Amino acid sequence: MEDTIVLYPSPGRGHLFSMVELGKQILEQHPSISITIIISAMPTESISIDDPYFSTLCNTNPFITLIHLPQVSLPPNTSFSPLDFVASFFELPELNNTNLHHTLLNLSKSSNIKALIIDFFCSAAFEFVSSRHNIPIYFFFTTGANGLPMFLHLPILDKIITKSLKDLDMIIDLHGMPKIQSKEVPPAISDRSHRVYQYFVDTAKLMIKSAGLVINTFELLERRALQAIQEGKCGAPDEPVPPLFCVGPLLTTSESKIEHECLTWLDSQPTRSVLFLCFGSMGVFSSRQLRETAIGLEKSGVRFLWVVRPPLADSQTQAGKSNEPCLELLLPEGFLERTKDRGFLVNSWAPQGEILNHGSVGGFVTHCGWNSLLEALCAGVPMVAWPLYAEQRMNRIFMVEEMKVALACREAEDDQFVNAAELEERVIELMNSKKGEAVRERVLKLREDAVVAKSDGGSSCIAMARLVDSFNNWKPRA
Ligand SMILES: O=c1ccn([C@@H]2O[C@H](COP(=O)(O)OP(=O)(O)O[C@H]3O[C@H](CO)[C@@H](O)[C@H](O)[C@H]3O)[C@@H](O)[C@H]2O)c(=O)[nH]1
Repeated sequence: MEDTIVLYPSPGRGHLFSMVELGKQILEQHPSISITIIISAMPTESISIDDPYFSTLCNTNPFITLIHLPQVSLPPNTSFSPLDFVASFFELPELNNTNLHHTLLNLSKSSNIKALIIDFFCSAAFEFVSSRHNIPIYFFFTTGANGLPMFLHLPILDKIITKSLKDLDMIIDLHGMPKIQSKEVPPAISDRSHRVYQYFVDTAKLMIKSAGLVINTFELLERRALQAIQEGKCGAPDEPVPPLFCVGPLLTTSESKIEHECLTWLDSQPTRSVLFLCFGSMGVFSSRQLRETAIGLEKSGVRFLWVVRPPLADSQTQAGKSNEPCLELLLPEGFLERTKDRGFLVNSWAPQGEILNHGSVGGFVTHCGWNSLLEALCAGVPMVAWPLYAEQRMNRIFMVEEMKVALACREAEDDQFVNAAELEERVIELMNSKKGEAVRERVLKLREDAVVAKSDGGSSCIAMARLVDSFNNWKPRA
């Protein structure tokens, strides 16, 4: 029977892509095994099952097999808040546990399952699978290690603080992390009254029991946090953290053969002159924020390539007609005409990896998603950090204060609105100042470190070999 490693990613693009990349790299290290990826669908998924991404993946990687779990549905909910949305990422895997169990049973008839690697959103699978299958289960942490001390500390914080972090004006000072104000903590762990909070606390407890934590990072990028965790300074003192495997950066490689028109436009722009703006797989602005962003960009005078998504209300009214946002209506009057010689707008989705690696791109305004950060670093592009949701405000602190690879864009306290003057100032600072140049130099240094980490004998390469060895050396329970 052939050996296989089973990956169980969360279906959002920001989680799925890096786990698929993990699978590809395990195969490189260990070509005699196969990779099985369990794909589940979200009701509001960001990537559909028939997306060409999946067929291309299988066509170009014959040792990767995809198994699609049946669609499961959550009970209809009258209100669906952003926190309910995050909670659904934990709840759907829970509903899929029986399907997952049967899938693993079937698979084990033809393959020897060496390990299961689950996204932290799929933590419901941990106890269900470990009580029924004798295989090691690893957690895949899709974001940086810098946030891990906070995550590991969560069960302790849960015991000693009875109020929600969002209602406390306190500084969180943990080993391995810069000091963080409670308001910078991800919303999903700030509100104890919402069920999603408990999912995170429970997941943190389960991660400790796992065979290891696979992290999409490299040692030199987040040395302080990794050292503190490895020295046992994070989490409960009597519960050692399992082995860490920092195998990153795991970057999504484009399989597309068609050149996007924005790349042709970039070909005609001067070296490092263009600012790229893109806000991840889910970032959507209000109409007001879209207009304000346009004003800031216009005033800054820089060249720009901007991925624009229609605000939610607009995309709903357009459903069934066209996916094209009506830019003339959304943006300030005359903006498109006035900036046509130095600006290019892309509707909803652009080939980010290729754009960042284009020589004409000199800066990146990012929502601080972890994959975007790694992609920019590896392309040597300095950033303006404009977080929107999830752990992104915490990432901004790491990017600006620890790594020094970004300038912070400041938003209004109450509604997170970023005004045009702030954007204009940060953009000019990034593209045309000594401060921006210092950030670029730091990014270039980390890019070199990333290359070294991934090359033969580098820290990520060694971590990948350790991970593969650990699959082979795992001892089943008696
Ligand atoms: O127009 C686009 C938009 C995005 N991407 C790609 O999509 C991915 C986006 O990933 P990421 O930057 O991590 O953002 P999110 O999609 O928002 O990712 C979620 O998952 C990340 C990893 O856990 C978290 O850091 C984020 O906060 C969370 O929102 C990257 O590979 C981008 O290159 C494109 O190719 N084109």
